[in-house]
Amino acid sequence: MTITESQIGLVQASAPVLKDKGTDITNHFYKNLLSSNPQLKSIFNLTNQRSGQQPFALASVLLEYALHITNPSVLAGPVENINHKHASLGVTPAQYDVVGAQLLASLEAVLGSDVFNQEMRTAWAEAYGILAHMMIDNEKVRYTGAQREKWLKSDASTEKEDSSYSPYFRTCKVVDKVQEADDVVSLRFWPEGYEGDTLPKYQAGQYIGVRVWVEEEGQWQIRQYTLSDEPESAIKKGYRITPKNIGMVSGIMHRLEKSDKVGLSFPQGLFTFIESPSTRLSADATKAPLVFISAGIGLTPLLSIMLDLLHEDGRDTKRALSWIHSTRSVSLYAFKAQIDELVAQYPQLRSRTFNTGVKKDEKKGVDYDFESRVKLDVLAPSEDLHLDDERTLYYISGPISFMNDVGKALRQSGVPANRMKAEVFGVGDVTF
Ligand SMILES: NC(=O)C1=CN([C@@H]2O[C@H](COP(=O)(O)OP(=O)(O)OC[C@H]3O[C@@H](n4cnc5c(N)ncnc54)[C@H](OP(=O)(O)O)[C@@H]3O)[C@@H](O)[C@H]2O)C=CC1
Repeated sequence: MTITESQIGLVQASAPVLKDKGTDITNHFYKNLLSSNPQLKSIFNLTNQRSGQQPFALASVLLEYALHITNPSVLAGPVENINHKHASLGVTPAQYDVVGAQLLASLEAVLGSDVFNQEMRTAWAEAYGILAHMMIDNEKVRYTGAQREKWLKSDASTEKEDSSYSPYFRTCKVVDKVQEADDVVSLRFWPEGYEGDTLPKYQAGQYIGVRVWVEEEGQWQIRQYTLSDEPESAIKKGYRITPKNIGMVSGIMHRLEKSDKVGLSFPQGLFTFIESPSTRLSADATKAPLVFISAGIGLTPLLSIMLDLLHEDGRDTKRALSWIHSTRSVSLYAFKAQIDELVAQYPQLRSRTFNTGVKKDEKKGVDYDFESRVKLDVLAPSEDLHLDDERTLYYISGPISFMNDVGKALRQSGVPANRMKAEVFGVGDVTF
């Protein structure tokens, strides 16, 4: 697949019109794609379609691609993130052809054949082909390897008998259900075919795709949920997710009971903790402090990472950890009792709670620390935020506006963006 200089010029020249009409193009694209290929509805989040979030996200990607076509490595980070999401949805190479054909048709329909003429069409077809090949190659890696292949190879009986069969999703049974807080449950799953075995190990902070039948839509839908437990224990007890009851699919998850079945894809995701040599001095020296800042149910990946570190480091009291959480009342704070226990157990761990909806029976100094949204200036710069240690890493998770606000406040306190890590769950963007 090659693209000529003049074709690159044509794609770049489309950037202003994509900026202007990007959402019209992608709205047209999704409407037509899904009406002529209804089987694709299962991999697109119908709620994001209706809110317009998905079309907007695609328009932004197209614009970025047009702007950076001569140096697509700029897009490597976002593309890798999309590859992980695609693998958790079970996206196939053939689907790229269907999407490409509809994209060209929508560009022509919205821009008109005067603007989107034959020459422009060929240029975009080449450009799309390069991007699609790059994505397909990256996604192939995410489907290969002994553990992944075993997961993907559901047994033949399931395939024949069960209309829910999908080669990318293994049928898993609910083996445990725990109410963690108001509107928050944890569900643990064990896959068919893994009896007497342990599950494939994942990296703390990763998520899993869950595929369920949505009766009112007459559709399969897939959602990603963070694996909320630490991997070492989850591979023996079952993968655990902790959904909040805030949407169509989460509602279904909350109604699941023990022995109910869903499809789970293989764990994916890049929001993980990897200690880089620059944050470690030597084996004996103090390790880089870690500050976790979460809001609401956004705490799940951070909990998994922290539990994993405590498991790994054991009682190594050298790594300072800070757990800063914002909740809309203590009764909505999932895993609070576990955090309190960890604080009592590990002297190097400090926890601070911001409560924005204090209830009558919730006591300051006992149940929570501050009656406001997260504000850095009320926290101890050294003990809570470790601002004085230039190796400190900050992991932030919650609503997008929260991550943006916290990231900006940290920047103002002198923390460079490369020491902060945040993940957008769903559609959107964060800028620090
Ligand atoms: N990154 C990830 O891996 C994951 C992310 N999530 C995301 O986490 C989010 C959590 O949602 P939910 O539990 O409903 O959260 P809530 O709406 O219940 O909010 C939780 C807390 O965050 C505060 N808050 C919200 N927005 C801001 C802001 N802009 N600045 C400062 N504080 C803010 C709230 O304050 P107030 O009451 O004043 O609004 C509240 O105290 C979801 O958007 C979900 O997508 C979930 C799971 C994993």
